[in-house]
Amino acid sequence: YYRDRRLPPGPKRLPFIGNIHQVPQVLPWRTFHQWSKKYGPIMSAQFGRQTIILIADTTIARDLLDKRGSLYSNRPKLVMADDNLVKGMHILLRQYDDRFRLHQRMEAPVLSPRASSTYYPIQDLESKQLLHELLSSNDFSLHLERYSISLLYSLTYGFRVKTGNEQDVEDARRILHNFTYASRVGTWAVDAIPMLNSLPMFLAPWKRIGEELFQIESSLHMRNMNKGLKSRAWNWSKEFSVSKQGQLMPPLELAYDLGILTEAGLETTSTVMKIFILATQSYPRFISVAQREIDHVVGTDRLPTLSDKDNLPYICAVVEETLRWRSIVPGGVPHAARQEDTYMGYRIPKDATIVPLHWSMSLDEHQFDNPLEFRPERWLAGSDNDRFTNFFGYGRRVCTGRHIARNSLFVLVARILWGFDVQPPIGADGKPKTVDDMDFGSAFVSAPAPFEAVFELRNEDARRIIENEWETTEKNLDIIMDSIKEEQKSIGLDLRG
Ligand code: HEM
Repeated sequence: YYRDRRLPPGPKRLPFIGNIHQVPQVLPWRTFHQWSKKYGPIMSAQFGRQTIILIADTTIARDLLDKRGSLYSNRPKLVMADDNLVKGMHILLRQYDDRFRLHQRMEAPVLSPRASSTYYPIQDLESKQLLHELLSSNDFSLHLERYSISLLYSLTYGFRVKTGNEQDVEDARRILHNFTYASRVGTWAVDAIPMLNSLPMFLAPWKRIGEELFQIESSLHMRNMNKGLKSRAWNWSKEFSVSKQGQLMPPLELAYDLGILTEAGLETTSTVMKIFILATQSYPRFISVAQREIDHVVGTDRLPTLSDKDNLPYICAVVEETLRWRSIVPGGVPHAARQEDTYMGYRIPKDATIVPLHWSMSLDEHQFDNPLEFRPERWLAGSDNDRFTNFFGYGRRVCTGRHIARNSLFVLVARILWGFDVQPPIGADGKPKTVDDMDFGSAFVSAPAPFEAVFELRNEDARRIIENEWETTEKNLDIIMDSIKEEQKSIGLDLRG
């Protein structure tokens, strides 16, 4: 079995399957990390016919995926997920072609840093609800998921998700699960042998599975978009449907674009926040440092807001450290090479899959002293360009929701620490329970295994302010969305809807 010696080094491969048998289904990024100790920061492997280039070093990832971004802006072909489940309509799986750029141009105006800052009134409302919920319930997972989905549903469709137990949340979870299921490497014969997908349905049972899942997802996205179009106030469904680009798309393609934006924002933001709560359990020392800063800058008689950001460097460092400490996509989001390339003397073939190993880069001992420790202070020592900071990906495929996401993370972290001490629960033996901070799932977005935490109010003033803020805040989304539209106009953004 021929191995191209110009490829980066990597483990020995078997005929036909290559290295597939060496990659576990459970936490595969930890195996890749072990490989990098042996083969170095750029490696190659073979999955069937697919050449995989694995990158465990920040500078190499930036050199290829950022600096040579145009060469590395495609995605690997996942036949089951792309052709059968989403029928080419998932932006994350699209190749970097004219159609992708059409979608990018349609989304860019509503996702720019300036537009993202105008969405703060929704983040303000939803985070006030979250604080209010934490007064009487420690079910932080539910409250964080509700926050994330309600923010995106408000922006995209003009309606809120008020309890987190609605059918919409269940549907969104199911769709994410289906996508992860269909994208699993090594599960579908058709991903290894794409030709199989031309078999008729009765000989290709996986196509029926794909078709069923497609029906569920497409009807949800269409239903939601139609609600958005009928909503009284401004929202992204309206904005996209009258845009020049949106007019060139059939309704289902438009509905998928909107639906994927909501999906992309749901699991990501809530998982990062669960990791933050996990850090409060494993490394509680940082809590009092953060609270001292908040008390000094904000005081105890009002909630922190987005405009406090520049004066709360420690809180910003807590956000960075949360993103680093446990990446939500530890196995990276793969890109693909659009052309053959040469780097450090190695050949990178056209169509090779390029995987930036976030797990290895975030936990690199050369970059981060004692990397398994949660220590926000490491981000205060001034800017160090060699450190891993690409939490939102690379080049032309960088996360388009990152400005909205960063604002959410800041407001949520600042407000939770302003109001609460996050404590471990007390076990049957009367001692605080400990949590295993390495116990994570193996899905594409890797979340911590369920754990408990207790949200103890810091003082009675905080209760009074949280209750008062929640009672008096504007909750009518139509009014909020119209005010966002006005704000966008006043800062000179070009609105169409
Ligand atoms: C803290 C939360 C989030 C994190 C850590 C995160 C991270 C990422 C990463 C690592 C990628 C892959 C980039 C690459 O391939 O190089 C990505 C892609 C993407 N993200 Fe996010 N994301 C977050 C929140 C959001 C939100 C709130 C939205 C929507 C408003 C969003 C929309 C997207 C989309 C549409 C893509 C696909 C881009 C493409 O393929 O060109 N993300 N995100």
